[in-house]
Amino acid sequence: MIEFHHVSKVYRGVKVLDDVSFAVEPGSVTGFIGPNGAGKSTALRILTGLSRATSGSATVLGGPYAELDCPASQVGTLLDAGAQHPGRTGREILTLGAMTLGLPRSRVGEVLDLVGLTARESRRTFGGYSLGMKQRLGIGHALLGRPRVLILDEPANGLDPQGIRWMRGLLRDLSDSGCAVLLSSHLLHEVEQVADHIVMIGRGRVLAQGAVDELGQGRSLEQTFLELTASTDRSAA
Ligand SMILES: Nc1ncnc2c1ncn2[C@@H]1O[C@H](COP(=O)(O)OP(=O)(O)OP(=O)(O)O)[C@@H](O)[C@H]1O
Repeated sequence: MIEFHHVSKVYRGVKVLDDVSFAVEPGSVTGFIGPNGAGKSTALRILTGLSRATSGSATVLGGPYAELDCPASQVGTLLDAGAQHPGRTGREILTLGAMTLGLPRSRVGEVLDLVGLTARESRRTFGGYSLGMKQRLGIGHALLGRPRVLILDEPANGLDPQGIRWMRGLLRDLSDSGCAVLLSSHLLHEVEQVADHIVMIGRGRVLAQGAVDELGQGRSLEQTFLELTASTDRSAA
């Protein structure tokens, strides 16, 4: 459903993605992890057509994201939870999204329930939302069109422990219903709890990938991560 095929990206002579290849299958959650500056957001921006690969290709549902018909009803994205107008209420933001997709207004109430925002919170303006509320709204926005593919960049940032548990359950339910989820995160423990597969990158290169229970061969994901990324640590540069 998602495929990176030998993707490289060069910014001003610096290679920030180097021959990245991996796939995300339906009915699975893939955790995309790596240190700060490893290239996770760049990869997700290329996947969603916001940036261009220097070479290679990233496709979703068999083609480039930019060529999908009605993309939001096929692929839900949350790349920056803060990217909404601060003067709009949460409900207005979802209503605009629903109208754009030609969905009934009743979908807004369903999504608010799904992401645990109360009616009162939905009437508050986005500028006054906490980071956790912004993340919930952003996840709701991504889910409006009941997409088969979900691409989330650091969705757990700012969520409290209840929020993290809620998100874990939500992502599991979505993957159980056949959705393909690609999730970038720094929260290794959370990724370990929710992901079936892991793709680990460091300095733009895939360092390891595989099933979460096979990757570390008995070690925790954190131990494996620290070991594999030690040589790509920016402080070692
Ligand atoms: N528009 C840009 N112009 C130049 N360099 C960029 C640009 N965007 C990202 N980079 C560089 O690309 C590298 C990868 O950045 P990216 O944001 O993809 O990493 P990340 O893994 O998402 O990091 P973090 O976990 O800190 O969010 C970094 O060295 C960053 O400085």
